[in-house]
Amino acid sequence: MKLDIRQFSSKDEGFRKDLNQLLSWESVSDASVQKSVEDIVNRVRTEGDAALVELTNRFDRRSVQSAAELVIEADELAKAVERVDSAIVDALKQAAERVKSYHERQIQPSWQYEESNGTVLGQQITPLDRVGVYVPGGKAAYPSSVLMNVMPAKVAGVAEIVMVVPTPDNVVNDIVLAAAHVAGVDRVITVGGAQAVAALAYGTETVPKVDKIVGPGNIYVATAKRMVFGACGIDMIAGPSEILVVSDGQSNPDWIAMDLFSQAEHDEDAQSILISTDADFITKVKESMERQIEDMSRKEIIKTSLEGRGALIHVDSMEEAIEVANIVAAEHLELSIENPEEWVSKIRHAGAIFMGRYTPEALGDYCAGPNHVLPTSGTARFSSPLGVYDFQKRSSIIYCSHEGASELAKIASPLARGESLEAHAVSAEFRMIDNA
Ligand SMILES: NC(=O)c1ccc[n+]([C@@H]2O[C@H](COP(=O)([O-])OP(=O)(O)OC[C@H]3O[C@@H](n4cnc5c(N)ncnc54)[C@H](O)[C@@H]3O)[C@@H](O)[C@H]2O)c1
Ligand SMILES: N[C@H](CO)Cc1c[nH]c[nH+]1
Ligand SMILES: [Zn+2]
Repeated sequence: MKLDIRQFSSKDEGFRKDLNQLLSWESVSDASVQKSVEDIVNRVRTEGDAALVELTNRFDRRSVQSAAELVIEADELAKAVERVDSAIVDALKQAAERVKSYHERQIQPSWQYEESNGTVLGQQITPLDRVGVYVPGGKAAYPSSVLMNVMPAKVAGVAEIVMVVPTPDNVVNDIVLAAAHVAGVDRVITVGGAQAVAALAYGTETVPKVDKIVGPGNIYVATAKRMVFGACGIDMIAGPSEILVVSDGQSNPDWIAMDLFSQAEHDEDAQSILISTDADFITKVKESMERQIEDMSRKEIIKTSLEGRGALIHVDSMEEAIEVANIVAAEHLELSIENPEEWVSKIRHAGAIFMGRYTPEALGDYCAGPNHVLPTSGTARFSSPLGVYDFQKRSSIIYCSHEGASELAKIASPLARGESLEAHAVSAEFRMIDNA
């Protein structure tokens, strides 16, 4: 199958402009999506379960009579494990263990220090009380996303985890439920889209209000998450998947072609880019893609994605490749090169960096250990992978000895008076040793 993928060379006139245009794609949060999400969120907020049931029946083509039918309790999740192929259950358990072990290294302890006058300052870390995990389920089921969202919450010590997942046409995916059991979810509610986000943010008779909603989803989910932020926390707005492969031309072209496919197959809007210092290698990868796509079950999605947002870029040097990679700030960056450790410190913006020829992004999606919920659309410039820190919050701790209070009041008092806030000044001055 011929693939009409954009090809650039850094020598081309207007290369930077073309590159910026390639990256300037924005999710279609158009007015109609915005309006319908607003209506859905408002309805769930005011009508509760009744709206949740009606919207779920409409958007997921179901026919439930009451919200109670949407709930799957923990004992039912355990039964799902028995219905799943034991090889898959084993793989889920191994993946969960690896993700847990990686995230345990992210735990941030509380800390404090004491000054010479006895004043103690510190930071106390507490887990969130109740979290809502959105697991996408409209077009495909994602058991791996259950693990990636739930394991860091468990490691952080979140007391209650409510998972939502749509079950279109009433089809429940047992692997998703088994993953929820393996990860330790307390309760699953089979709702999706903006109505699920609104139910978690505001609470209904059946869905408990949560402190934070995490997890990826389509444009309706992302728009709803933006809208409810403030009523509860959110992790990030994760858009369509992206992969950027930097190659020195020495890898197997078939492997690189498949790595590019691996993200293209997620979504028509996914982005796959190859940058190489070797023009002949780029040609070989393109030929391999045209050959291998014939055998792909999701070939139509792959083709649309590659022809819409894919690109093959020839650069003059590794320095230039790294410079372009930093502009792209991809969700996933593969350094398919001989000495990745020599270049990795020059990468300033990427959600996850996959080092060397034997580290395909797909291993990170399932089981390497790091999280697969990552910043997309260039947001790796300022945000990080989902992690334990997303499920913890910090409180400052301040204990003043009498002597310490006296010393601090000498600083605070003039500053308070400078702000014309007399009560602040006097409150501090009361604690001064001379005034006691
Ligand atoms: N970044 C990650 O880690 C990651 C992981 C897995 C999936 N994903 C992405 O998540 C997305 C999942 O999308 P999806 O659609 O398959 O599932 P989804 O669960 O996000 O959305 C399905 C829901 O969308 C709502 N919806 C659909 N059409 C609607 C309409 N016209 N009006 C109002 N609501 C409507 C319905 O309520 C439905 O339940 C994909 O883009 C996929 O690539 C990302
Ligand atoms: N690559 C996706 C995140 O960008 C996650 C995923 C789930 N399953 C397979 N892949
Ligand atoms: Zn993936």
